[in-house]
Amino acid sequence: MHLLHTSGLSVGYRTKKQEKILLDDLHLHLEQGKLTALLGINGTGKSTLLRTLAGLQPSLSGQVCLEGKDLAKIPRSEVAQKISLVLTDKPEINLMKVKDLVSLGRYPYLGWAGKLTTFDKEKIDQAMQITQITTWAEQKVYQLSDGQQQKVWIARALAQNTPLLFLDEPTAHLDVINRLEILLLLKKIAEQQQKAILIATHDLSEVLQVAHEIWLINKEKKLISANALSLIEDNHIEKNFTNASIYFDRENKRFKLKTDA
Ligand SMILES: Nc1ncnc2c1ncn2[C@@H]1O[C@H](COP(=O)(O)OP(=O)(O)OP(=O)(O)O)[C@@H](O)[C@H]1O
Repeated sequence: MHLLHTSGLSVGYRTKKQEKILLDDLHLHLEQGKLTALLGINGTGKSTLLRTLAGLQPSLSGQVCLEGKDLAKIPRSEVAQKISLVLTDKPEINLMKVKDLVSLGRYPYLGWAGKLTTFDKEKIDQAMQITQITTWAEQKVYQLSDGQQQKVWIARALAQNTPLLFLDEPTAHLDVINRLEILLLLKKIAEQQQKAILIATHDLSEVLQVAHEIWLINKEKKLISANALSLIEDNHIEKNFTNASIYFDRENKRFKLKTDA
């Protein structure tokens, strides 16, 4: 059984007057131990799909199933023990200490007294060790760089100890070294902790090298699910991400400028 799967899922927005379908007839699944990257140009519906898969917004039609059960029927408190999220809109927590922010990941498990147990503390320490942020534990979040802050958010999600982890643009605003570092960290976590990790991203070159599986939203607004090699061999990268002045260098999995030479 897949940790999460969709059948005939349509995502988008419904107002009283109209329905705006962004992606439809989605039959997707997420597996343990795999890092999946969701790619597509701006406005194609990546964040909307991520939010729908996490149950933060309703589907237009079709179903999301979490461990075989209809996600829409699972109480939020239970979903929080299965799916952790790192979204682009982050709450204002800059004055918090790093360790306190990571501790928020244990919120779905706190009893009526709201106290962290020994087990909670172990999970927090483990999450900080895996992401290598232990030395910043007592620092305020605002004192860290963007790349360091992103690791703190990943640690918070890890402390939540869920089988599924969704991240919206986890590498936005990071330089290439930090982008690869975060992607490799997520891949390692997926493999070593047997989690299913889904990221929405614009880092095409990087995820072609790192992700196990890619969900690519093409120009016809269809989602293609495949590994990097098949996407490249079947010309999906050229067809959807190149233009008159840019070509895709298959061998190095990189985009390059066409020169007149
Ligand atoms: N609350 C909303 N109500 C109606 N339409 C919305 C709403 N939120 C987003 N949209 C529209 O849905 C489309 C997809 O938005 P979404 O943020 O999912 O795209 P995206 O692929 O994540 O984009 P980006 O790469 O720029 O982050 C956009 O056209 C956007 O304007």
